[in-house]
Amino acid sequence: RLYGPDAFAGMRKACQLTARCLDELAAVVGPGVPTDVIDRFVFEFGMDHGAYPATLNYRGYMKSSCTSINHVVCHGIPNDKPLRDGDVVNIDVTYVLDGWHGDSSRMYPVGEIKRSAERLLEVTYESLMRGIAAVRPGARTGAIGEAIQTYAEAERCSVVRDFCGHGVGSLFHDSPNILHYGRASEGPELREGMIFTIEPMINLGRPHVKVLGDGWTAVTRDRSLSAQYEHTVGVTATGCEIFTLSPGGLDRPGLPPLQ
Ligand SMILES: CCc1ccsc1-c1ccc(O)c(O)c1
Ligand SMILES: [Mn+2]
Ligand SMILES: [Mn+2]
Repeated sequence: RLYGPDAFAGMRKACQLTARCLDELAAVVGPGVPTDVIDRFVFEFGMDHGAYPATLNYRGYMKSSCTSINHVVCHGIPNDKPLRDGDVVNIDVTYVLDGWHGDSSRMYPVGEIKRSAERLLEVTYESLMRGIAAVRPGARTGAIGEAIQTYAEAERCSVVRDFCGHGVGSLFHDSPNILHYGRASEGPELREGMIFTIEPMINLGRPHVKVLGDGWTAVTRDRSLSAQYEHTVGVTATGCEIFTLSPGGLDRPGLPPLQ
């Protein structure tokens, strides 16, 4: 599906709302805060701005966000357990605003985190940005995966293969699938007007994942630390536009010191 200027304008608004929510969550996250409190903030922030969380009632998922802690790779379900000092948590939000889906996720350190955790967050964000740098008309989707995999593995990390990025816009999930590994010569050709997410999950240990009994929570098989960042991008004539960037650069790890 190819989108035009009006769709890009609608996606900018939905994605910027998601980015603003993720910005404000930095002040909500902390030791002792249950992930259910984060989820309630996401729901209420959406309601206050006329937006609906796309994950609520999606395929039977009953929360407004995903909160994935430490060795949880993705699809962690918010609950009443408090975050602990030293945790790292991915918060994944998708708002639907006027029918447009803004899908993004970031990592949040809880209190003081280990240097190895800090390095994983930096490697994961940089691998997302390397993938984004490969997006331009005429490139194939495989160029995104090759860029991510080359960088992450050069940094002695591994790429999760069980989940991928996806077309997004008037639908939450659409074609094409965006693999976070592979070869530049593979996959469909990118064209101006395509909109999709890139959402690499990077592990300090081995790439293998298993899903817990709740049917959602994906964890690393070796229980190694895992991180994920997700942006929604639109393909432009010269490359791409990142719709879910935070103006203050708050979307990257090691948030800039407050002014
Ligand atoms: C928990 C929401 C959900 C359910 C099945 S897949 C999925 C999901 C979660 C976050 C995403 O970024 C995404 O694209 C899909
Ligand atoms: Mn997401
Ligand atoms: Mn997504």
